[in-house]
Amino acid sequence: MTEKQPMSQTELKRLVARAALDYIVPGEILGVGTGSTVDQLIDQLPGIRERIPACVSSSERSTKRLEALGFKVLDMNEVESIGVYIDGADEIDPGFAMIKGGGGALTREKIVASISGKFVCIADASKKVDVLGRFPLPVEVIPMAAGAIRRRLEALGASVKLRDFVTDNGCSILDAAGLSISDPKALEDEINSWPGVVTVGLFAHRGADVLLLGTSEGVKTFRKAE
Ligand SMILES: O=C[C@H](O)[C@H](O)[C@H](O)COP(=O)(O)O
Repeated sequence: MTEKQPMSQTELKRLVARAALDYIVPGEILGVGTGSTVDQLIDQLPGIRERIPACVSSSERSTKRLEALGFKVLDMNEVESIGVYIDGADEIDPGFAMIKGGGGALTREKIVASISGKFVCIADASKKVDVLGRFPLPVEVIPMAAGAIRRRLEALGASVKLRDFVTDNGCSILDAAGLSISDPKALEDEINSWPGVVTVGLFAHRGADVLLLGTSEGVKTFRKAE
């Protein structure tokens, strides 16, 4: 008898992306996030093309992918609200707060999430944690403020690296490792209050509503308690 092979991370991502298709409301504008898990989602959207009149996207990368597949991507300024936003995460805690921005799209992701009725997070099982902070926390900053913000993050106990990357907004990213984030909302508020911070990649005030987690036993669905 041949033993069942464990699913690869890519297969888990494809699986949760497929499960997310059920959350797309026919005829509504779809919010599309960024990252390797969302790439799996985008690749499956042509199969339900007739349900999606248009999208808004959280990055140039996703916009290009969507347009290449023939989807209309609207300018965010033309859109007041959307029903569903589907995006990945770098970490998600039991309260559905997330660290995002490993792919550098945190600011636009937060903007799209802020106008969405439902945030559906798609992630493989490795992303579910008890306490946020194993993944370095991305902070998008105005380039001339990078030094000042680095020092403030270090004062919180983080070890900080400037990412070799320019965001879609022309800004820089600092990755702050070593923070154990017991109060994600308070840290989100604090870092966002520092001059020169564009966005911190903590999604605590606007966390996920539904988590679709890809595990070797299949997709597990978690809903945020009301
Ligand atoms: O900036 C990128 C986003 O926040 C992604 O959602 C996050 O990094 C997860 O990406 P992936 O699906 O590639 O693990």
